[in-house]
Amino acid sequence: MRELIVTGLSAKYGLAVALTDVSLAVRTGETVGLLGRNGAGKTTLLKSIINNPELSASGEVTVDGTSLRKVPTYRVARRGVAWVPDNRRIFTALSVEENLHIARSRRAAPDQLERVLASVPLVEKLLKRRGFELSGGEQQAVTIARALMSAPDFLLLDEPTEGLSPLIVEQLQESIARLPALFDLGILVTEQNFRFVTALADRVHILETGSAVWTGTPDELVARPDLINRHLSVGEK
Ligand SMILES: Nc1ncnc2c1ncn2[C@@H]1O[C@H](COP(=O)(O)OP(=O)(O)OP(=O)(O)O)[C@@H](O)[C@H]1O
Repeated sequence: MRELIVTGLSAKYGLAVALTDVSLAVRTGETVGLLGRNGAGKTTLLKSIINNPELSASGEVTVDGTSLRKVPTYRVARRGVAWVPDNRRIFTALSVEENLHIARSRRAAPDQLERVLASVPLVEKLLKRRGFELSGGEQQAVTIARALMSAPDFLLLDEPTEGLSPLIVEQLQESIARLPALFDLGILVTEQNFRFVTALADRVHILETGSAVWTGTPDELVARPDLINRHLSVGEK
């Protein structure tokens, strides 16, 4: 088992504080959800973990006890932490196959592509299509498949359901649910979609204005409508 541990993480954009003293842990084989309203700091937390240069962060992030704090963003993937940003940045002029090929890392197994295609089934029939020809749901599936090509131990998924129809969200949920066991990886997923996160996660954290205000299991959260009302907007439930 490997462990990604975030301790006392705070972050600022210039002088604007966006995250204050957040701590959490993700182990391989499990999924941890981060819920919160728009602007709660979910994306900032993921960006801080990968040392995104847009912000200045303090606190500690370790993988199996080794700090990531001084690792440049482009090298974090080599430490086994893959970021899937919320805007699905695939290379639109390239085919899906090329997008996957580019992301392959030295960590990848010889049969990584076959394993990835087996785990995100939608992607196999898209291999020859170009990025700009894909729907939002197809792009999201390709973005996740691309991250898996680097054979990560941890996948940071930023609002994967954003802008997707309920049917596509359901398919995405089925694919993501299989990943921790198939690849022995840990997932940290941010969402506004309460149902999606409570269906997938082993533990949930709620962020509010940059601070973690509640942590518990999905069952505990479902039993607390007061928390849901206080910290999540109507559309998020
Ligand atoms: N590049 C940036 N420069 C300055 N402030 C930023 C920047 N990105 C985010 N912020 C601010 O940081 C705070 C946290 O934003 P963040 O994007 O992390 O929230 P979020 O929970 O991911 O919200 P959303 O669901 O809208 O993506 C907000 O107040 C936001 O306005």
